[in-house]
Amino acid sequence: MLNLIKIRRHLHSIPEIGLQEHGTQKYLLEVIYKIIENKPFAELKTWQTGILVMLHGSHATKTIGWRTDIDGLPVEEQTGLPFASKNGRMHACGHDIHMTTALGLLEQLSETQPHENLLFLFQPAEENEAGGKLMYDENAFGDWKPDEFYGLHVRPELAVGDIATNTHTLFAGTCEVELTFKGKGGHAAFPHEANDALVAASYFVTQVQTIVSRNVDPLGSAVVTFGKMEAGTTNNIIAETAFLHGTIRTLTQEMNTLTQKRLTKIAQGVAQSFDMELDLKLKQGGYLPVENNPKLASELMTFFEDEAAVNLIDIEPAMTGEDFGYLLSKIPGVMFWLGVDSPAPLHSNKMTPNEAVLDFAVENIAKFLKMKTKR
Ligand SMILES: CC(=O)N[C@@H](CCC[C@H](N)C(=O)O)C(=O)O
Repeated sequence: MLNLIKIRRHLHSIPEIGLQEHGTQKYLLEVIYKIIENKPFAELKTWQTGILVMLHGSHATKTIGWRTDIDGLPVEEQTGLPFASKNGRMHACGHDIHMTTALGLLEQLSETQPHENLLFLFQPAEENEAGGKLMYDENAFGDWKPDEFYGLHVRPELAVGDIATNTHTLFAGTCEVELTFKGKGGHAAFPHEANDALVAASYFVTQVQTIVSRNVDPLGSAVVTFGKMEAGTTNNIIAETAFLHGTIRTLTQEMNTLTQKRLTKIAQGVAQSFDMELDLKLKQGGYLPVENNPKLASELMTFFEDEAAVNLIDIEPAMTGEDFGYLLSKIPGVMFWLGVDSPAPLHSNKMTPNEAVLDFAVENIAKFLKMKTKR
Protein backbone atom coordinates (compact mmCIF):
# COMPACT_ATOMS: atom_id res chain seq x y z
CA MET A 1 0.00 0.00 0.00
CA LEU A 2 1.23 3.52 -0.79
CA ASN A 3 2.13 5.72 2.16
CA LEU A 4 0.00 8.69 1.07
CA ILE A 5 1.18 11.08 3.76
CA LYS A 6 4.84 10.42 2.94
CA ILE A 7 4.14 10.94 -0.78
CA ARG A 8 2.19 14.15 -0.16
CA ARG A 9 4.92 15.58 2.05
CA HIS A 10 7.59 14.81 -0.54
CA LEU A 11 5.55 16.41 -3.33
CA HIS A 12 4.85 19.38 -1.06
CA SER A 13 8.58 19.95 -0.55
CA ILE A 14 9.45 20.10 -4.30
CA PRO A 15 6.90 22.47 -5.96
CA GLU A 16 7.61 23.78 -9.45
CA ILE A 17 6.06 26.37 -11.76
CA GLY A 18 3.90 25.34 -14.71
CA LEU A 19 5.70 23.55 -17.57
CA GLN A 20 8.85 23.34 -15.42
CA GLU A 21 7.61 20.45 -13.25
CA HIS A 22 10.55 18.16 -14.15
CA GLY A 23 11.37 17.00 -10.59
CA THR A 24 7.68 16.49 -9.86
CA GLN A 25 7.24 14.45 -13.05
CA LYS A 26 10.31 12.31 -12.22
CA TYR A 27 8.98 11.51 -8.74
CA LEU A 28 5.44 10.83 -10.02
CA LEU A 29 6.84 8.46 -12.65
CA GLU A 30 8.81 6.53 -9.99
CA VAL A 31 5.63 6.01 -7.94
CA ILE A 32 3.44 5.25 -10.98
CA TYR A 33 5.87 2.66 -12.42
CA LYS A 34 5.81 0.81 -9.07
CA ILE A 35 1.99 0.84 -9.05
CA ILE A 36 1.56 -0.45 -12.60
CA GLU A 37 4.42 -2.95 -12.82
CA ASN A 38 3.19 -6.42 -13.80
CA LYS A 39 -0.16 -4.97 -14.90
CA PRO A 40 -0.32 -5.67 -18.62
CA PHE A 41 -3.52 -3.64 -18.98
CA ALA A 42 -1.73 -0.44 -17.84
CA GLU A 43 0.09 1.85 -20.28
CA LEU A 44 1.83 5.18 -19.81
CA LYS A 45 2.89 8.10 -21.97
CA THR A 46 4.25 11.57 -21.26
CA TRP A 47 3.68 14.99 -22.83
CA GLN A 48 6.22 17.63 -21.79
CA THR A 49 5.98 17.50 -17.95
CA GLY A 50 2.54 15.84 -18.07
CA ILE A 51 1.80 12.12 -17.66
CA LEU A 52 -1.06 10.01 -18.99
CA VAL A 53 -1.74 6.54 -17.57
CA MET A 54 -4.32 4.33 -19.27
CA LEU A 55 -5.88 1.31 -17.60
CA HIS A 56 -7.27 -0.53 -20.61
CA GLY A 57 -10.68 -2.02 -19.84
CA SER A 58 -11.50 -5.69 -20.41
CA HIS A 59 -14.77 -4.89 -22.24
CA ALA A 60 -14.35 -1.18 -22.91
CA THR A 61 -17.18 0.76 -24.48
CA LYS A 62 -15.91 4.13 -23.24
CA THR A 63 -13.07 5.92 -21.45
CA ILE A 64 -13.53 7.57 -18.07
CA GLY A 65 -10.96 10.28 -17.26
CA TRP A 66 -9.59 11.46 -13.90
CA ARG A 67 -7.52 14.66 -13.97
CA THR A 68 -5.09 16.13 -11.48
CA ASP A 69 -2.94 19.24 -11.86
CA ILE A 70 0.72 19.14 -10.78
CA ASP A 71 2.14 22.70 -10.69
CA GLY A 72 2.91 25.05 -7.79
CA LEU A 73 2.84 28.84 -7.33
CA PRO A 74 5.54 31.52 -6.92
CA VAL A 75 4.86 31.84 -3.18
CA GLU A 76 7.43 31.87 -0.34
CA GLU A 77 6.05 29.28 2.10
CA GLN A 78 5.51 30.42 5.71
CA THR A 79 3.82 27.38 7.27
CA GLY A 80 6.81 26.42 9.40
CA LEU A 81 6.11 22.75 8.62
CA PRO A 82 9.12 20.38 8.75
CA PHE A 83 8.48 19.44 5.09
CA ALA A 84 7.84 23.04 3.94
CA SER A 85 9.15 24.06 0.54
CA LYS A 86 12.37 26.07 0.63
CA ASN A 87 12.67 26.87 -3.06
CA GLY A 88 10.48 29.99 -3.26
CA ARG A 89 7.61 28.00 -4.78
CA MET A 90 4.71 26.51 -2.91
CA HIS A 91 1.80 24.11 -3.37
CA ALA A 92 -0.41 26.89 -2.02
CA CYS A 93 -3.31 25.77 -4.21
CA GLY A 94 -3.32 22.19 -2.93
CA HIS A 95 -2.03 20.44 -6.05
CA ASP A 96 0.13 18.22 -3.79
CA ILE A 97 -3.13 16.88 -2.29
CA HIS A 98 -4.64 16.54 -5.80
CA MET A 99 -1.63 14.53 -7.07
CA THR A 100 -1.46 12.25 -4.02
CA THR A 101 -5.18 11.53 -4.28
CA ALA A 102 -4.73 10.62 -7.95
CA LEU A 103 -1.86 8.23 -7.08
CA GLY A 104 -3.99 6.60 -4.36
CA LEU A 105 -6.86 6.22 -6.83
CA LEU A 106 -4.55 4.75 -9.47
CA GLU A 107 -3.29 2.20 -6.93
CA GLN A 108 -6.82 1.14 -5.94
CA LEU A 109 -8.30 1.16 -9.42
CA SER A 110 -5.46 -0.85 -10.94
CA GLU A 111 -5.72 -3.73 -8.43
CA THR A 112 -7.86 -5.53 -11.00
CA GLN A 113 -8.53 -4.73 -14.64
CA PRO A 114 -11.50 -2.37 -15.06
CA HIS A 115 -14.35 -3.14 -17.43
CA GLU A 116 -14.24 0.31 -19.06
CA ASN A 117 -11.04 2.21 -19.90
CA LEU A 118 -9.82 4.51 -17.14
CA LEU A 119 -7.41 7.34 -17.95
CA PHE A 120 -5.39 9.23 -15.32
CA LEU A 121 -4.13 12.64 -16.43
CA PHE A 122 -1.35 14.36 -14.45
CA GLN A 123 -1.63 17.81 -16.05
CA PRO A 124 1.00 20.56 -15.90
CA ALA A 125 0.54 24.34 -15.74
CA GLU A 126 -2.94 24.85 -14.31
CA GLU A 127 -1.95 28.15 -12.73
CA ASN A 128 -0.25 29.96 -15.57
CA GLU A 129 -0.20 28.47 -19.08
CA ALA A 130 -3.47 26.49 -19.23
CA GLY A 131 -1.73 23.13 -19.58
CA GLY A 132 -5.05 21.34 -20.16
CA LYS A 133 -5.70 23.42 -23.26
CA LEU A 134 -2.13 22.96 -24.49
CA MET A 135 -2.42 19.18 -24.14
CA TYR A 136 -5.82 19.03 -25.80
CA ASP A 137 -4.87 21.33 -28.69
CA GLU A 138 -1.61 19.44 -29.31
CA ASN A 139 -3.53 16.14 -29.35
CA ALA A 140 -1.62 14.74 -26.36
CA PHE A 141 -4.55 12.40 -25.69
CA GLY A 142 -4.49 10.81 -29.15
CA ASP A 143 -6.94 7.89 -29.07
CA TRP A 144 -6.99 8.03 -25.24
CA LYS A 145 -9.40 10.97 -25.23
CA PRO A 146 -11.94 10.38 -22.43
CA ASP A 147 -15.70 10.30 -23.01
CA GLU A 148 -16.27 11.69 -19.52
CA PHE A 149 -13.83 13.71 -17.42
CA TYR A 150 -13.75 14.19 -13.62
CA GLY A 151 -11.54 16.22 -11.30
CA LEU A 152 -11.46 17.99 -7.96
CA HIS A 153 -10.10 21.07 -6.26
CA VAL A 154 -9.37 21.43 -2.54
CA ARG A 155 -11.39 24.02 -0.60
CA PRO A 156 -9.92 25.30 2.69
CA GLU A 157 -13.18 26.55 4.28
CA LEU A 158 -14.91 23.17 3.92
CA ALA A 159 -14.38 20.32 6.38
CA VAL A 160 -12.77 16.96 5.65
CA GLY A 161 -15.73 14.79 4.61
CA ASP A 162 -17.36 17.58 2.53
CA ILE A 163 -17.72 17.21 -1.23
CA ALA A 164 -19.33 20.24 -2.87
CA THR A 165 -20.47 20.77 -6.43
CA ASN A 166 -23.53 21.64 -8.53
CA THR A 167 -25.19 20.76 -11.82
CA HIS A 168 -24.21 23.98 -13.64
CA THR A 169 -21.27 26.42 -13.31
CA LEU A 170 -18.70 25.75 -10.58
CA PHE A 171 -15.84 28.19 -11.38
CA ALA A 172 -15.55 31.45 -13.29
CA GLY A 173 -13.88 32.05 -16.63
CA THR A 174 -10.82 34.25 -16.15
CA CYS A 175 -8.75 36.53 -18.34
CA GLU A 176 -5.32 37.83 -17.40
CA VAL A 177 -4.71 41.54 -18.15
CA GLU A 178 -1.30 43.17 -18.67
CA LEU A 179 -1.23 46.85 -19.51
CA THR A 180 1.45 49.53 -19.82
CA PHE A 181 0.90 53.27 -20.25
CA LYS A 182 3.95 55.00 -21.75
CA GLY A 183 4.29 58.75 -21.30
CA LYS A 184 7.34 60.96 -20.79
CA GLY A 185 9.50 61.06 -17.67
CA GLY A 186 10.78 64.31 -16.19
CA HIS A 187 11.54 66.45 -13.13
CA ALA A 188 8.77 66.60 -10.50
CA ALA A 189 9.01 70.39 -10.59
CA PHE A 190 8.24 70.65 -14.33
CA PRO A 191 5.10 68.51 -14.91
CA HIS A 192 4.19 70.59 -17.98
CA GLU A 193 7.31 69.30 -19.73
CA ALA A 194 6.60 65.64 -18.92
CA ASN A 195 3.64 63.25 -19.37
CA ASP A 196 2.89 61.40 -16.16
CA ALA A 197 2.08 57.69 -16.72
CA LEU A 198 1.32 57.19 -13.03
CA VAL A 199 -1.56 59.68 -13.19
CA ALA A 200 -2.97 58.03 -16.32
CA ALA A 201 -2.80 54.58 -14.68
CA SER A 202 -4.61 55.93 -11.61
CA TYR A 203 -7.44 57.32 -13.77
CA PHE A 204 -7.63 53.96 -15.55
CA VAL A 205 -7.87 51.97 -12.30
CA THR A 206 -10.68 54.23 -11.10
CA GLN A 207 -12.61 54.24 -14.39
CA VAL A 208 -12.35 50.49 -14.86
CA GLN A 209 -14.42 50.04 -11.67
CA THR A 210 -17.43 51.30 -13.66
CA ILE A 211 -17.47 48.08 -15.72
CA VAL A 212 -18.91 46.15 -12.78
CA SER A 213 -21.10 49.00 -11.53
CA ARG A 214 -22.36 50.24 -14.94
CA ASN A 215 -21.88 47.64 -17.71
CA VAL A 216 -22.51 44.31 -16.02
CA ASP A 217 -26.12 43.23 -15.53
CA PRO A 218 -26.74 43.61 -11.78
CA LEU A 219 -28.19 40.08 -11.80
CA GLY A 220 -25.05 38.73 -13.47
CA SER A 221 -21.56 38.86 -11.98
CA ALA A 222 -18.04 39.93 -12.82
CA VAL A 223 -14.81 40.76 -11.02
CA VAL A 224 -12.12 43.12 -12.32
CA THR A 225 -9.10 43.10 -9.98
CA PHE A 226 -5.69 44.69 -10.49
CA GLY A 227 -3.34 43.02 -8.02
CA LYS A 228 -0.17 44.74 -9.19
CA MET A 229 0.76 48.29 -10.21
CA GLU A 230 4.31 49.44 -10.88
CA ALA A 231 5.22 53.02 -11.77
CA GLY A 232 8.06 55.44 -11.20
CA THR A 233 11.32 55.33 -9.30
CA THR A 234 11.31 58.01 -6.60
CA ASN A 235 9.35 60.99 -5.23
CA ASN A 236 10.78 63.72 -7.40
CA ILE A 237 10.80 62.04 -10.81
CA ILE A 238 7.70 61.89 -13.01
CA ALA A 239 6.99 58.28 -14.06
CA GLU A 240 7.55 57.53 -17.73
CA THR A 241 5.71 54.18 -17.66
CA ALA A 242 3.08 52.53 -15.49
CA PHE A 243 2.46 48.78 -15.57
CA LEU A 244 -0.71 47.08 -14.33
CA HIS A 245 -1.38 43.35 -13.92
CA GLY A 246 -4.88 42.11 -13.24
CA THR A 247 -7.55 39.50 -13.80
CA ILE A 248 -11.14 39.44 -15.04
CA ARG A 249 -13.51 36.79 -13.67
CA THR A 250 -17.05 36.08 -14.93
CA LEU A 251 -19.51 33.21 -14.71
CA THR A 252 -20.34 33.21 -18.43
CA GLN A 253 -18.15 33.56 -21.50
CA GLU A 254 -20.47 36.28 -22.89
CA MET A 255 -19.84 38.39 -19.79
CA ASN A 256 -16.10 37.76 -20.09
CA THR A 257 -16.12 38.99 -23.70
CA LEU A 258 -18.14 42.07 -22.73
CA THR A 259 -15.77 42.86 -19.83
CA GLN A 260 -12.70 42.44 -22.05
CA LYS A 261 -14.25 44.82 -24.64
CA ARG A 262 -15.15 47.49 -22.08
CA LEU A 263 -11.74 47.29 -20.41
CA THR A 264 -10.05 47.72 -23.81
CA LYS A 265 -12.19 50.78 -24.64
CA ILE A 266 -11.47 52.41 -21.27
CA ALA A 267 -7.71 51.76 -21.57
CA GLN A 268 -7.67 53.18 -25.12
CA GLY A 269 -9.75 56.18 -24.02
CA VAL A 270 -7.47 56.99 -21.08
CA ALA A 271 -4.36 56.61 -23.26
CA GLN A 272 -5.85 58.90 -25.90
CA SER A 273 -6.97 61.55 -23.40
CA PHE A 274 -3.49 61.65 -21.80
CA ASP A 275 -1.70 61.38 -25.15
CA MET A 276 0.10 58.19 -24.11
CA GLU A 277 1.13 54.99 -25.82
CA LEU A 278 -0.74 51.90 -24.66
CA ASP A 279 0.38 48.28 -24.67
CA LEU A 280 -2.54 46.02 -23.67
CA LYS A 281 -2.45 42.21 -23.50
CA LEU A 282 -5.54 40.13 -22.70
CA LYS A 283 -4.83 36.43 -22.15
CA GLN A 284 -7.77 34.13 -21.52
CA GLY A 285 -6.23 30.96 -22.93
CA GLY A 286 -7.96 27.91 -21.50
CA TYR A 287 -9.54 29.54 -18.47
CA LEU A 288 -13.14 29.15 -19.62
CA PRO A 289 -15.93 28.94 -17.03
CA VAL A 290 -16.00 25.45 -15.46
CA GLU A 291 -19.37 24.13 -16.63
CA ASN A 292 -20.43 20.85 -15.06
CA ASN A 293 -22.44 18.52 -17.29
CA PRO A 294 -25.91 18.54 -15.65
CA LYS A 295 -26.62 14.81 -16.15
CA LEU A 296 -23.19 13.58 -15.02
CA ALA A 297 -23.10 16.04 -12.11
CA SER A 298 -26.50 14.89 -10.96
CA GLU A 299 -25.32 11.24 -11.11
CA LEU A 300 -22.16 12.08 -9.11
CA MET A 301 -24.11 14.07 -6.53
CA THR A 302 -26.63 11.27 -6.03
CA PHE A 303 -23.78 8.78 -5.67
CA PHE A 304 -22.00 10.80 -2.95
CA GLU A 305 -25.28 11.67 -1.23
CA ASP A 306 -25.77 7.94 -0.64
CA GLU A 307 -22.27 7.51 0.86
CA ALA A 308 -22.50 7.68 4.65
CA ALA A 309 -19.00 9.14 5.06
CA VAL A 310 -19.63 12.00 2.61
CA ASN A 311 -21.35 15.28 3.39
CA LEU A 312 -22.54 16.32 -0.08
CA ILE A 313 -23.10 20.06 -0.52
CA ASP A 314 -24.94 21.66 -3.45
CA ILE A 315 -22.81 24.79 -3.79
CA GLU A 316 -22.96 28.17 -5.54
CA PRO A 317 -20.32 29.00 -8.18
CA ALA A 318 -17.07 30.67 -7.06
CA MET A 319 -14.99 33.28 -8.88
CA THR A 320 -11.86 31.09 -8.84
CA GLY A 321 -10.58 30.01 -12.26
CA GLU A 322 -9.45 26.59 -13.53
CA ASP A 323 -8.23 25.47 -16.91
CA PHE A 324 -10.27 22.28 -16.44
CA GLY A 325 -13.00 24.59 -17.84
CA TYR A 326 -11.39 24.19 -21.27
CA LEU A 327 -11.33 20.38 -21.06
CA LEU A 328 -14.96 20.37 -19.87
CA SER A 329 -15.90 22.56 -22.87
CA LYS A 330 -14.65 19.70 -25.09
CA ILE A 331 -15.54 16.64 -22.98
CA PRO A 332 -18.56 16.33 -20.66
CA GLY A 333 -17.68 15.91 -17.02
CA VAL A 334 -17.73 17.23 -13.48
CA MET A 335 -15.45 19.12 -11.14
CA PHE A 336 -16.06 19.24 -7.41
CA TRP A 337 -14.63 20.87 -4.29
CA LEU A 338 -13.01 18.67 -1.66
CA GLY A 339 -13.01 20.07 1.89
CA VAL A 340 -9.54 20.20 3.48
CA ASP A 341 -10.18 22.32 6.56
CA SER A 342 -7.22 24.73 6.27
CA PRO A 343 -7.19 27.82 8.51
CA ALA A 344 -5.50 29.79 5.69
CA PRO A 345 -7.07 30.27 2.22
CA LEU A 346 -6.01 29.14 -1.26
CA HIS A 347 -2.86 30.89 -2.55
CA SER A 348 -1.87 31.89 1.02
CA ASN A 349 1.71 31.21 2.16
CA LYS A 350 0.18 29.48 5.20
CA MET A 351 -2.24 27.14 3.38
CA THR A 352 -2.24 23.94 5.47
CA PRO A 353 -4.69 21.22 4.37
CA ASN A 354 -5.63 18.53 6.87
CA GLU A 355 -3.90 15.37 5.61
CA ALA A 356 -6.77 13.22 6.89
CA VAL A 357 -8.45 14.17 3.62
CA LEU A 358 -6.19 11.79 1.67
CA ASP A 359 -7.67 8.54 3.01
CA PHE A 360 -11.18 10.00 2.84
CA ALA A 361 -10.75 11.14 -0.78
CA VAL A 362 -9.14 7.96 -2.07
CA GLU A 363 -11.66 5.67 -0.38
CA ASN A 364 -14.75 7.52 -1.53
CA ILE A 365 -13.70 8.65 -5.00
CA ALA A 366 -12.42 5.13 -5.73
CA LYS A 367 -15.95 3.83 -5.08
CA PHE A 368 -17.32 6.36 -7.56
CA LEU A 369 -14.74 5.49 -10.24
CA LYS A 370 -15.35 1.77 -9.68
CA MET A 371 -19.06 2.34 -10.26
CA LYS A 372 -18.23 4.34 -13.45
CA THR A 373 -15.91 1.65 -14.80
CA LYS A 374 -18.36 -1.19 -13.93
CA ARG A 375 -16.35 -3.67 -11.94
C1 LIG B 1 -8.20 27.54 -8.25
C2 LIG B 1 -7.39 28.74 -8.56
O1 LIG B 1 -6.99 29.45 -7.67
N1 LIG B 1 -7.12 28.99 -9.87
C3 LIG B 1 -6.40 30.13 -10.34
C4 LIG B 1 -6.34 30.05 -11.85
C5 LIG B 1 -5.47 31.10 -12.49
C6 LIG B 1 -6.11 31.78 -13.67
C7 LIG B 1 -5.26 32.77 -14.44
N2 LIG B 1 -3.86 32.59 -14.33
C8 LIG B 1 -5.65 34.20 -14.03
O2 LIG B 1 -5.08 34.73 -13.06
O3 LIG B 1 -6.56 34.76 -14.63
C9 LIG B 1 -7.11 31.41 -9.91
O4 LIG B 1 -6.43 32.44 -9.76
O5 LIG B 1 -8.35 31.42 -9.72
